[in-house]
Amino acid sequence: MLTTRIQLGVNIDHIATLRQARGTRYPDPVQAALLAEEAGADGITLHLREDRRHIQERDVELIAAVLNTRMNLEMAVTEEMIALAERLRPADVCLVPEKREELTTEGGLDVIAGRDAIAAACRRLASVGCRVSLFIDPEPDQIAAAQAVGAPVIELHTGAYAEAQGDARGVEYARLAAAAELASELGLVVNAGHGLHYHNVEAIAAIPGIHELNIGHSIIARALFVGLKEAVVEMKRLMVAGQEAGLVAQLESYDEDHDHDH
Ligand SMILES: CC(=O)[C@@H](O)[C@H](O)COP(=O)(O)O
Ligand SMILES: NCC(=O)COP(=O)(O)O
Repeated sequence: MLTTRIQLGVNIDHIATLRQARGTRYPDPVQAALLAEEAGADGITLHLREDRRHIQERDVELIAAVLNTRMNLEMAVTEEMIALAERLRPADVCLVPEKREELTTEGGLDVIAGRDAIAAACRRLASVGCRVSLFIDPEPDQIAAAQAVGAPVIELHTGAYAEAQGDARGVEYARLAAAAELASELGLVVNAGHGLHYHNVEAIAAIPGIHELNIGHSIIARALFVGLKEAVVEMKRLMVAGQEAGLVAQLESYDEDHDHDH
């Protein structure tokens, strides 16, 4: 079993949310990106929303210029955003659905309905060296469509899992695990994110095949009390512990299956 260590993409959107609340120059997401990297983030995620409610174009440009790791730019499938990504060429572009009235990203991208536009965006972005990820719900049809449009990566939307209570949480977890398995079988790199926090992340990190988690709101919130570096370190520690627990469980179930064979 060959597994690489799970990666953490720290989403710094909500540093910008705080800045925009007062129209000040602080706190600066550029400073946050560099601190998160120093603390062990494997990449920096930021979402340039069309309504510019948090991240601004200036943030994307400056962070692209100073980052030592990878930028994962989340954006809608629009001509304006594709042209920006073609100019700045972030290592990763994650295509997401957007609604101006939503509080946060409510669901995954409908790759089936938007097939032609998404396929064209994937081609354009790949031609300038960006690795394209599609932010989708854990649905088999959407995963198959993601592969069909030529995206090498998917990010499974974990919002429904994060919000679910009681038995529903187990149902959402099983959907994510099944989706990760199917996508891995299809040769896609499988990331996940949205709504993950210090109390629900370990189980997600334990899912076989999960390559990277993108986490923002909970890390920035925790940073208020322990500082950004400590908040990143703590999150990464939980993710690695979760991945290790998942690997042990996989080995145990492999051994059990083979004991039955003898
Ligand atoms: C696509 C996604 O999940 C992230 O962009 C996250 O939603 C943070 O940004 P918002 O809080 O603006 O949705
Ligand atoms: N794509 C998910 C992401 O970047 C972070 O989402 P959240 O942790 O802020 O909910």
